[in-house]
This record gives sequence, C-alpha cells and structure tokens, in this order.
Amino acid sequence: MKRLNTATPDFEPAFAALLDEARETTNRVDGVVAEIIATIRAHGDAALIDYTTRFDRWAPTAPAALRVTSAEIEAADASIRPELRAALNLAAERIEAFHRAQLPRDLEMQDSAGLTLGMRWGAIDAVGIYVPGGKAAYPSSVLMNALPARAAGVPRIAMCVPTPDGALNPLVLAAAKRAGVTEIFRIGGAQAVAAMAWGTASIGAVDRIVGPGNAYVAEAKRQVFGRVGIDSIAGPSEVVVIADADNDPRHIAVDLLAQAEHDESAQSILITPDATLADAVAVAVEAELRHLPRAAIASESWARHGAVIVVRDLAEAATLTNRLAPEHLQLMVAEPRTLLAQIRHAGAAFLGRFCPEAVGDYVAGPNHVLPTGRTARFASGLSVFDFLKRTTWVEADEAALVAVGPAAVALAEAEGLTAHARSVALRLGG
Ligand SMILES: NC(=O)c1ccc[n+]([C@@H]2O[C@H](COP(=O)([O-])OP(=O)(O)OC[C@H]3O[C@@H](n4cnc5c(N)ncnc54)[C@H](O)[C@@H]3O)[C@@H](O)[C@H]2O)c1
Ligand SMILES: N[C@H](CO)Cc1c[nH]c[nH+]1
Ligand SMILES: [Zn+2]
Repeated sequence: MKRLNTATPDFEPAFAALLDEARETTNRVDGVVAEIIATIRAHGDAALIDYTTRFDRWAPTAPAALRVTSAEIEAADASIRPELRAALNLAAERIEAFHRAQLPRDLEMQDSAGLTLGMRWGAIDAVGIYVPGGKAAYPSSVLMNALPARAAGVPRIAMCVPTPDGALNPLVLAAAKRAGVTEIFRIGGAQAVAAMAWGTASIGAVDRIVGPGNAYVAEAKRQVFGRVGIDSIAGPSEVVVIADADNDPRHIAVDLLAQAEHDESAQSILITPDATLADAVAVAVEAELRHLPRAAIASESWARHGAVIVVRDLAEAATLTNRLAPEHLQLMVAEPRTLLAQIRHAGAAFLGRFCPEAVGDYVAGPNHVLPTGRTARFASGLSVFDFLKRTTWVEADEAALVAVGPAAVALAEAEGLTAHARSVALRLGG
C-alpha cells in the first residue's frame, strides 16, 4: 500500500504512477489476446475446446458440451435454497425496475418548414453477455447484464461464463433463467469474446458484447470492437473512498477490501483530510484481512495497488478523484451531495456513511458493470441504452421540399455532387 500526502514534494510523481497502474493490466495482454482471437476465427469450436481445457481445467468431450442444457438449468434452479431465491428475486426486481425507468421515449416533431422529424428507439437483435467466473462466480453480474437487455426488449441474450474445473454454479444458472437469458455457454476469457463476436459452429455471432471480466476479457472486447459493439471496458474493479474524520476506520477498511478481494489487479484508494484516520484505516485493513477467505488475493491487491492519500481538504479530494475517474466512489462525509456536485468523473457514487458500494453490487438497482481503468472520463455504466439503438426519420411533402430544397441544392452544388443536387431539383421542377 502506498501512502501519499499532497503536501509533500514527491506527491505528483507518486500520484501519476497510481493513475498509470489502472491501465497497465490490459495493455500487457494485448499480444496473447490477439493470438487467441485469431485462433478462434481459424479453428472455431475445436479451439474453444482447447482453450477451455487449458485455462478452465476441464475438457469438453464435444462442441455440444460447451452449451448448458435446459435440464442442467432446471436442476440448478430447483436446488436453490429459499432464502437465496428470495434474495435473488429482490435483487432482480430492484435492478429491473431501475432499468425499466430508464427506457427513453420516441421523438416526433413538426417544424416550421412543414417537415416531420422523428427518432425511434429499437432493441438490438442479439447480445452476448460475459459473466466472469475465473476466481469467483458472479450471479449478481448475470442479473446486471441480462435484466437491462430484457428491459430493452432484446430477443436473443447469449451468455458466456467460464466453469473452472468443470463446475457449474447453480446460482449463476438460476439467475440466468430468472433474467431471461436465452442460451448459456460454459466458456470464458478472450476465447468467449472472440466466439461471440465471430461465431463458431456452436455459437451464433451476436451484435453487441457487454459485461465485465479480467484483463483478457477487457482487452478482447477492445479488439473485437467494430466487428460488434461493446459496452464500456469493465476490467479489474476499483474504489475510491473519500472520508472525513467522523468515520469508523473498520467500515472504510472493509469497503477497501471489498474491491481488493475481487482481483490482485483491483485498486482501492482512501482519500482523507484526516491523517489520524488514514493511519487507523491502514491498521484496520491488516486486521480485517485476517478474516477473509480470499485474503491472498485481497492482500496482494492492497499491497500492489492500495493507496491512502492525505489531502488538505475535501475540495482537493474531489480534484484528485476527477483525475482518477474511479469505477466506484464512496462519499463518507457530512454533506455527500455537496461533495458529489464537485465530482465530474466516476462510474457510480455511493452517498453517506451507511451506503457501502457492496449494496450497489447486489441490490440497490443501478448497474454494477461500470467503466474501469480511468475510462469513466468518457464512458458510463451499463444501462438499457447499451441494448438500444436509434433510427431517425424524416417525412416531407411537396410544400416542405419547396421550403428547404433550394438550400440543399445550393450546398450539393458547392460540394460538386451533381446527382445530389438533381435529386432535389428535379422534384422542384428544375
Ligand atoms: N466491473 C464489474 O462489474 C465486475 C463485476 C464482477 C467482476 N469484475 C471483475 O472481473 C474480473 C473477473 O476475473 P476472473 O479472472 O475471476 O474471471 P474472468 O471470467 O474474467 O476470467 C477467467 C478467464 O480468464 C482467462 N485467462 C486466465 N488466465 C489466462 C492466461 N494466462 N492467458 C489467457 N487467458 C487467461 C481464462 O480463459 C479464464 O476462463 C475481476 O477483475 C473482477 O474485479 C468486475
Ligand atoms: N464490485 C464489482 C464490480 O462493480 C461487482 C460485483 C459483483 N459481485 C460483487 N461485486
Ligand atoms: Zn464487488
């Protein structure tokens, strides 16, 4: 863990190093990922079987084994304990309600020239959702990916999830059923992204791929972009906690570790104007680590990418946060809304001392698939808009064309595009 203080002369280079860390992880796997994508394009299902055997440690006997059967889904769903099913249903209802509320309206307007102009929203035909599963299974990510797609009206929702050592996670399958996933493939990593983008004999190509994953998944999405659409690059998780003195250090410590336990590459940062709190949180992290089954991952993440930054005041905390553009931001201060007004770049913000980011991971309602690696400067979390596209339309009668057509003719002639000019002018009798 790094300790930084904005009042010291070495602050800027140390902070610049923190900013770079988030991007490093995806850049270093670009060669490996390019090779995996090329191999899937060349060898299809056979290559999927090879990579699954190598990376997920189970050997599918035939391409058909890559697809989860409806019998397996039903058996998994039936095995879910009632209290877990209730939790899944509560999460699904809340996530679906928030995403349905986002659905936009079509637009239609008639202007003074007599043209009618419109914009119509439509769902994408087929989406591929990637659900991570290498180091942990994420039923919550199934809901976060699939429910917005369903709310948008996507008819085909294909899901890829790795099943390390061949183990299917029942809650992942139950969540997929609950969220309306139409087909499930037990493949992971860059090979899953490549298969969904290019298609193989067993997996039909999709139009857009969404979902989080490790550095291989994030880089693969970046490389298939253009062939298919993608959402933001959601790679290893990050959190920035801005806290004033009036906090229990243990609460902050577990909030930081909640990201760290995801991945050795996760980044957890505390920013505070209170040096005593900073020290207390550092001590509390070490104590809390002892209780975590995933302590090895969390402590490596904290050691390599954790940071505690002491600032002069909360305004300076906001400035640094805007430079970090974190995936998650917790505002554990007396007036979180005032501080939020100073934040321009963050994937999702959690306001108050009783609003840990973990509540957003599961049950709050907004999406937990969020831009990482500083991409919150220009990207947003998953929403129904990732599954919709727009078509604009124009209707004109003769009178409307008379009103606007001569200007189009003039501009077409200025561009030297004679057929353009004539397509308007002929209708105007010219
Ligand atoms: N942003 C979000 O919403 C969100 C949600 C959940 C998880 N996450 C993040 O997703 C990530 C999940 O990572 P994960 O590893 O557990 O699961 P994953 O499913 O993303 O990756 C597992 C796959 O990685 C590939 N892989 C592993 N080692 C490889 C290697 N040496 N070469 C090539 N490919 C290799 C394999 O194909 C394997 O199936 C974590 O970073 C976590 O923080 C993010
Ligand atoms: N914090 C992760 C990235 O937003 C999402 C997640 C899923 N399960 C638990 N956490
Ligand atoms: Zn999480």
